[in-house]
Amino acid sequence: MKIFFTNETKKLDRFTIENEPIKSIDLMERAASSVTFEIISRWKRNTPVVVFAGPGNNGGDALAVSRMLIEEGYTLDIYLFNPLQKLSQDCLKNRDRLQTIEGLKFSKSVKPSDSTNTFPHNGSHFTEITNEFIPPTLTKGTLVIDGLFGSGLSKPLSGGFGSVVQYINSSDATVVSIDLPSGLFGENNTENIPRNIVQADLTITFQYPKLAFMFAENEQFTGEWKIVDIGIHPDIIEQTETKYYYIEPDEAARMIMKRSRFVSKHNVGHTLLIAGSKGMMGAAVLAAKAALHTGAGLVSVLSAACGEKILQTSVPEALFIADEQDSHISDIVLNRSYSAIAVGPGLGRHEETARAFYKLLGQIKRPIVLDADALNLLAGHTELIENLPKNTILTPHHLEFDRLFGKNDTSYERLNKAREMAIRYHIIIVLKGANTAIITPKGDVLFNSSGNAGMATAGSGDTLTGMITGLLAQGYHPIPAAILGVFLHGMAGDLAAEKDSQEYITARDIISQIGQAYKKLHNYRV
Ligand SMILES: NC(=O)C1=CN([C@@H]2O[C@H](COP(=O)(O)OP(=O)(O)OC[C@H]3O[C@@H](n4cnc5c(N)ncnc54)[C@H](OP(=O)(O)O)[C@@H]3O)[C@@H](O)[C@H]2O)[C@@H](O)CC1
Ligand SMILES: Nc1ncnc2c1ncn2[C@@H]1O[C@H](COP(=O)(O)OP(=O)(O)O)[C@@H](O)[C@H]1O
Ligand SMILES: [K+]
Repeated sequence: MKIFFTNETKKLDRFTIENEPIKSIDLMERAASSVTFEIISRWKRNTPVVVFAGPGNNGGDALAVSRMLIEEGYTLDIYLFNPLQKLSQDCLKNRDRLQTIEGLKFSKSVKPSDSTNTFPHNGSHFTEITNEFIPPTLTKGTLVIDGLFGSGLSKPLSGGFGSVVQYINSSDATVVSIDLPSGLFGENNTENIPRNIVQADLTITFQYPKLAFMFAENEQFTGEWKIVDIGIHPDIIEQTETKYYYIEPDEAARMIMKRSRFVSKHNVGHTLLIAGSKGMMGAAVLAAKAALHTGAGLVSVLSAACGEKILQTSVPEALFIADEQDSHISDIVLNRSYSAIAVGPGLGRHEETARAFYKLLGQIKRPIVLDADALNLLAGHTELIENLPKNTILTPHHLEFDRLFGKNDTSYERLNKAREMAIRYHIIIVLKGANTAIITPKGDVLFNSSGNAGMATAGSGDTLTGMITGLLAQGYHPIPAAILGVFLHGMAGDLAAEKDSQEYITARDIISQIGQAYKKLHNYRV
């Protein structure tokens, strides 16, 4: 699924209006009915609803939703903010449509005598604010619908609008934002004013997720977010270029390569994992198991001698190459050719290991996977990045990324840096976290849609490294190997969390669900 910038919204909108064709007001009606449907399915009809509508089309949506909810039997207190006495055409139309509702009480501005503005018990109420605003009481049971601003936000909120947002945020009400939490820019919020951004519990967003939703620091604003399809024309989606994508299950499913009936373990790849050291052998065990369960034909683990028994007992399917040293890797000799190589899980940073690793980098001709301590060692010699084979996959989490490429203050900044580095060095960067971003050497960014917070558990990253390497070994090109590996890993984590719970799961539970994850993806193809 493509992620567009919010400044493209008008273009997508216009094309749909002209080519479907559909009247602009009807497109708004369609968007509003999707929002209404979502609200009805979650909140009972006796929930008191307070609506904050702005002067643009986001406000128009909110007014259309208001009308639909009143027709469904909800009681609403609606505030339309119109300080400049200028409403968008469709907002105006929806204000007029609201006026046709029988029994809805209208007032132009809050009367000063109304200073204890409590919820209307006898039917719904609409107030258009042109100057003075006396806020309604928002209690724990109140549902606030935030339709102040959406994709048309042109500067950070301030003044009166800032105060309204702060008032909403300081209440105990549950907040649903339409399209975007008001005050949040769809992309870059580096210069924004956080206290003037609505903190929603749920954001119902139109057509595609916004880039800002992918960043950890914006979770406080978006809350849970849900995409609703409002029927933007498929041709304009196809024609409009973007660098940002959100990976959906059917797209991941299409990447799975069919196995020939005549396949042998030698042509589904021999994986070499250079991993493990004294005290961290589990990382090698997890990566080896993950590679095998992802479909690698053969897996060898080159590791510190102390790991031999551990590995051979816990993963009898894997071969073991013991280093001369008991506690760490001191030399890496490739005495045969491997289909895919990964370095890093549990590697440690012993001086001799570092030396062996740097030497290996000088010999490697094909893309490899670098994770964990391999990345930390690379951070000590960043000049070596230049010579990494094209399409080499780096799998850093945020801290490892910053160690390698310098500190970043925001996720937005880090993502831009990652794009710059992936392009400059022709590498693939898998920036791990919730919504892991896979960044290609062309600078395309693919955000993962699977996975859950239960996966923030020791060894979960080692598992991912094993999976991506296992795919590479089977002949997947590095880009689909990274995408499919990340998606499958997240889906296995989701299945594990569904079976038990996010708190319970460990890396082993993720591995145990790889099979079910494959099965689920295979089902998307039929
Ligand atoms: N195709 C789609 O996806 C569809 C989108 N739809 C909906 O339309 C929404 C976008 O509507 P929109 O373009 O009218 O913009 P919106 O966010 O309502 O705000 C614009 C108004 O706010 C003002 N303003 C801006 N910043 C401000 C500030 N800091 N402080 C004060 N004022 C500020 C701005 O003034 P201006 O900057 O022009 O001076 C203008 O008056 C979108 O999010 C979705 O909900 C659906 O209906 C159907 C299909
Ligand atoms: N909150 C989260 N939501 C989804 N996935 C997560 C979350 N936190 C971590 N993960 C995933 O779990 C893995 C953790 O990797 P990493 O930090 O390297 O762990 P380790 O080094 O312990 O193996 C990554 O694939 C990451 O995307
Ligand atoms: K909004």
